[in-house]
Amino acid sequence: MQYQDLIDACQQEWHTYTEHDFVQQLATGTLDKQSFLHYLKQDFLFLKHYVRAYALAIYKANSLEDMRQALPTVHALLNSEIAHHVAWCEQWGISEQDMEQEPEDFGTVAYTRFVLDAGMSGDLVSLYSALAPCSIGYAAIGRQLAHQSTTVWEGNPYQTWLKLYSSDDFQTHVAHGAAHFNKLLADIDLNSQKGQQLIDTFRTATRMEIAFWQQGLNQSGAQL
Ligand SMILES: Cc1ncc(CO)c(N)n1
Repeated sequence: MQYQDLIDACQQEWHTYTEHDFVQQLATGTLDKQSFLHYLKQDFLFLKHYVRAYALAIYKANSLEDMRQALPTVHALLNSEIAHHVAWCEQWGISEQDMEQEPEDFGTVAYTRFVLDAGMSGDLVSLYSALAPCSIGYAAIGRQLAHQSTTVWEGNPYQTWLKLYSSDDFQTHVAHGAAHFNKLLADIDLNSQKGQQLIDTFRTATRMEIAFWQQGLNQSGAQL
């Protein structure tokens, strides 16, 4: 099987995730600022656990090749993606230390611990099945927003977010990881018990992504 089989197996959830209102409002710049801020603070906390999950991928790897695959992602998360979130929040007077102290919302706890458990109780390919909706999904969203005519760049307060996820750097990085994931999946039959387990993990993570957007959107109208 290939990662596209996982997407095909949960088309409906994938569509709801990648076309979510949160994403569309972000692209037009109409998203409530409090929604975005809540999302970004929670995503900062999410990404900390996400780094832990990629570190776990090194631990779970059997070959040097698999170990080397995970390392650049650990680096990119710490120095590029998390750095973006910190820089964006700084314009609002929120420091990295403030972000570290932010309480984790329920959706953040659920999603991050689900991913870590998939890795701890399972093997490397199970872990990557829980991680794949994050990387492959955001790359798909970034690409889509960069090409759709309704996306507003000029004066959009979320322009740096749009640039980050549509950037060649992010796109190439994810494509590289996805090709490696495909290699791990190649020996697994879609209809085997393992194949069905991976679909289950991928679907749950995709549902968690939908809940993560919704968690941000639910803050609309809250006081700054
Ligand atoms: C919730 C979530 N999923 C995926 C990504 C992409 O890394 C992110 N930053 N946050």
